[in-house]
Amino acid sequence: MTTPKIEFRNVNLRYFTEKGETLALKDINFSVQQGEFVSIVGQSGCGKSTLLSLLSGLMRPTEGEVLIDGVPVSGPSPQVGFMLQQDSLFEWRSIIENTVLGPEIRSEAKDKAHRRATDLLTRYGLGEFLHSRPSELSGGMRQRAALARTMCLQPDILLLDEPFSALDFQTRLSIADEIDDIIRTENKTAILVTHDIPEAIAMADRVIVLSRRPGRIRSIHPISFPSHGDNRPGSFDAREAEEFPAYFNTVWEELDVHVE
Ligand SMILES: Nc1ncnc2c1ncn2[C@@H]1O[C@H](COP(=O)(O)OP(=O)(O)OP(=O)(O)O)[C@@H](O)[C@H]1O
Repeated sequence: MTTPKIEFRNVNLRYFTEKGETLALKDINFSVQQGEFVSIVGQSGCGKSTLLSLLSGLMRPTEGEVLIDGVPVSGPSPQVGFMLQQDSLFEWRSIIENTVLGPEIRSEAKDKAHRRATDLLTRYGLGEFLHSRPSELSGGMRQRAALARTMCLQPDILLLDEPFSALDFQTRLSIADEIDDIIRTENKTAILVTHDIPEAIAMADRVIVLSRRPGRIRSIHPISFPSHGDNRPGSFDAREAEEFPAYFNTVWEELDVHVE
């Protein structure tokens, strides 16, 4: 059996503050294979961001282990890239200067990083905006630039924490579709945290539903669209697939979002 790209083994995470202790995650067990796209959904406060922090090496589990390629995560790694709700592009740097920021910090050869950044930005439809400032770009273009900046560091795992939630609905749909396509074409392993159930289903190979705090794995749903044949539809077309409403209803019921 191949070693999973990512593995959570019996993970518990407690926060300790002066007000006491909070059990944020309990008995988390799952693994993700290389090239797989997994979405995580759950109510506010159920531990989704905590889970990503554990994977990124910013925090250690209180109990249990988080492994990447079979090795326990012991700190931040260049293997892991982030895409967040806020694109955090620096306004005083052009788009290409923003994109080469990571390689620059790592003291990588400048011309090599510039070639890679130019190639990425061109492929993401920003070839004409290399020397523009972030404020000259639309929200969707900025998110593509933010993805190019992350990809310029050549991570093989991408952690996406509500990356589209600052965008208007139509931009959100098309950017999600484009980014899904890029991640799959480049065979990255991706974990998406989102509150948006259709987005979680449309982009992922599996959807993990977390329970309310302490976050436990309530269920894991493999997602497939046999009505589209052997090829997985893009996230836009997935929303129209005949299998889609049943997935939505199942996840909605499990999320238990009803007002108490
Ligand atoms: N630094 C901290 N100190 C103490 N408690 C924390 C800390 N960070 C998070 N928590 C608590 O841990 C729980 C999980 O938080 P987390 O941010 O991971 O949830 P989330 O599912 O990402 O929430 P949201 O969907 O609202 O972003 C919450 O109840 C939160 O209050």
